Amino acid sequence: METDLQLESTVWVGSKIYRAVLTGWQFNWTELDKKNRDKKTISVPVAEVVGVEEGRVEILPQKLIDDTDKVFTVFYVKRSSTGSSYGLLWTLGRTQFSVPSRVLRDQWTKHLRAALKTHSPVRPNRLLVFINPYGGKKKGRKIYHSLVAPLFELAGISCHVIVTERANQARDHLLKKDLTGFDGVVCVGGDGMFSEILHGLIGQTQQEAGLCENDLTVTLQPCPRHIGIIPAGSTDCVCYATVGVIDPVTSALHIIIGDSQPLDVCSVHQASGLVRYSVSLLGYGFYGDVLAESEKHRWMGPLRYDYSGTMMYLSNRSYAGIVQYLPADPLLSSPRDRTRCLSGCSVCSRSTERLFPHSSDAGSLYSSHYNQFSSDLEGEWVTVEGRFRCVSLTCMSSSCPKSPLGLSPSAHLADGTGDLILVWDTHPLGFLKFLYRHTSTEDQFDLPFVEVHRVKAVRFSLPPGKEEEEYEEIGGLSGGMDEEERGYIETVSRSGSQQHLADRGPGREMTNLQKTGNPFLCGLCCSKAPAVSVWNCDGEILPSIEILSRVHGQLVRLYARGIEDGAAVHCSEDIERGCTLQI
Ligand SMILES: Nc1ncnc2c1ncn2[C@@H]1O[C@H](COP(=O)(O)OP(=O)(O)OP(=O)(O)O)[C@@H](O)[C@H]1O
Ligand SMILES: CCCCCCCCCCCCC/C=C/[C@@H](O)[C@H](CO)NC(=O)CCCCC
Ligand SMILES: [Ca+2]
Repeated sequence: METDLQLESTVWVGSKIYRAVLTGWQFNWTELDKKNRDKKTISVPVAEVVGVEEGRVEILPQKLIDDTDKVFTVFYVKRSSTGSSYGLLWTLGRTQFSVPSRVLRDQWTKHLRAALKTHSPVRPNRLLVFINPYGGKKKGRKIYHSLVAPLFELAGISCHVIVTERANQARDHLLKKDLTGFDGVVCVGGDGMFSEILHGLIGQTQQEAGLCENDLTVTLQPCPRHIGIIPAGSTDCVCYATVGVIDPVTSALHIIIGDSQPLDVCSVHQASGLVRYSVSLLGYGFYGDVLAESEKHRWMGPLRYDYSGTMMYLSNRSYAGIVQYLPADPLLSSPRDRTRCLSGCSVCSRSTERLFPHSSDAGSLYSSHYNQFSSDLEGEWVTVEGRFRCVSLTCMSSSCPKSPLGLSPSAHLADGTGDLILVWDTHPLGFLKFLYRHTSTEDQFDLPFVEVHRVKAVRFSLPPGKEEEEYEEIGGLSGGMDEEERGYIETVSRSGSQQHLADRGPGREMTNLQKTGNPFLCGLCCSKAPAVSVWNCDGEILPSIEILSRVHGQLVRLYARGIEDGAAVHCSEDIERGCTLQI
């Protein structure tokens, strides 16, 4: 049977006989028993077909073609569980179909390809790919060429690949070069590489729209091009929080089928204008200190964060600050509601209608005439002042392998809000408990010294007088220092404020740390600690401490679909159970 996008015939898979049916949206094949009775059906949505090839073809681990003229091979998305409760691993499913004639084989390949064009029109045709050869374990190039490029080739996507030679090359390229003809931009690297693409694309879009990024009150234009992330970094938080797994093949398949996940972005401003954008973590105090410390140990690779986290925990710091925030509408959602933002999230879908009321979707906004000046900054600001272990703002859950539920497990990827987490100064064991809960399912906000607020904007400033202070008395544990050491400590400059006090100074031959060989003692021997921390903005240290940050709902879109709930989606293991399945 044949119509424009429909086809049905008998096929063989191995030695078994099947009835294959293409119905436009769906391609399925049902095993027939000897009496031609239906047994089990395997069903693949056309939107998840990756490619169709004549002959017996293999793609991964390497390409092999045997152009048998009565065989065609269909490649599609196949899901499997990761073993953890959320996030599904996608692999390349492959089935070789034999048919009685070459004519029928050609009909199948023609119809399947036509169905792909008609029912999966959002797929990218041309991509700009940036590879950071030094990200994470320095495997970016290998990951791309061995795992990703063959899949893009199979899917008929043409790629312009740039292996970066310096930091910020990708960002500068996007800001300066004409991107006409590219449907999306892919980065092979970690969160730092993603951040480059984010800055390049947001900047380029505002330039084209004639909007000033430095103006905090301006409604920024959403970026028309999608961003794809092939994870090859140290933390890969954005990938993990939007796909649910860190796996280059899974991410490549999301790109190929043209998945779309909008993402909120925070702009961070200081008095003179825009400083940076952030999606995963804008953190002052502990997370700022960990990042600053880790930069000194880049040679350790991904382990640098564990080392620096331990060091900074042991230095037991807290910082004075004034935090002001603009609460989001509490009727819409709450950071303590114990829900999770999963694929197809209804809170995010409703937000799309709220954020873009005059369009049926965010994608049709690019030439629109919505209000240039946002009302998002209107409302009652709340002010709190005190000493904090850390102040963090995140637009998404920021889950990552270290923290599978993330900094704020109920945060939403695309609801136009961020979660502000305030951890007040507390005793070391209390703070350890808070940190430890990030690694489990226990609620890290259910602690007396922790607050979380769903917000639209946040301002941070130092209490009067603190701007000038470099160090402050922390009292108590400093007994062992002589006058000479104190005098020296008081003269060190703020520029290196992340170093241990007793560990600094020109001409000092041996620091306390080196003398004792014990980093813990060094943390305890100081009578003074830095009065200010730094901001960690998605893994970059900000040049300013007093900042104002605002959430821009759904400013960019990723080739992703949010985290698929493993419990709700059939996995390929289920095939054995013999029912109708979506693979
Ligand atoms: N060719 C290059 N040489 C040096 N630095 C580069 C180069 N290309 C990109 N970078 C910079 O390297 C930084 C880190 O890269 P990336 O994010 O890929 O890896 P990572 O830091 O290991 O991972 P993560 O950000 O997930 O912790 C980025 O901020 C990027 O600007
Ligand atoms: C006792 C066990 C303690 C375990 C504590 C685990 C807490 C984990 C929270 C992780 C939050 C990650 C947020 C994402 C940050 C990224 O934008 C950024 C760039 O990659 N990474 C870092 O700054 C790296 C910062 C790393 C901070 C630890
Ligand atoms: Ca959000």
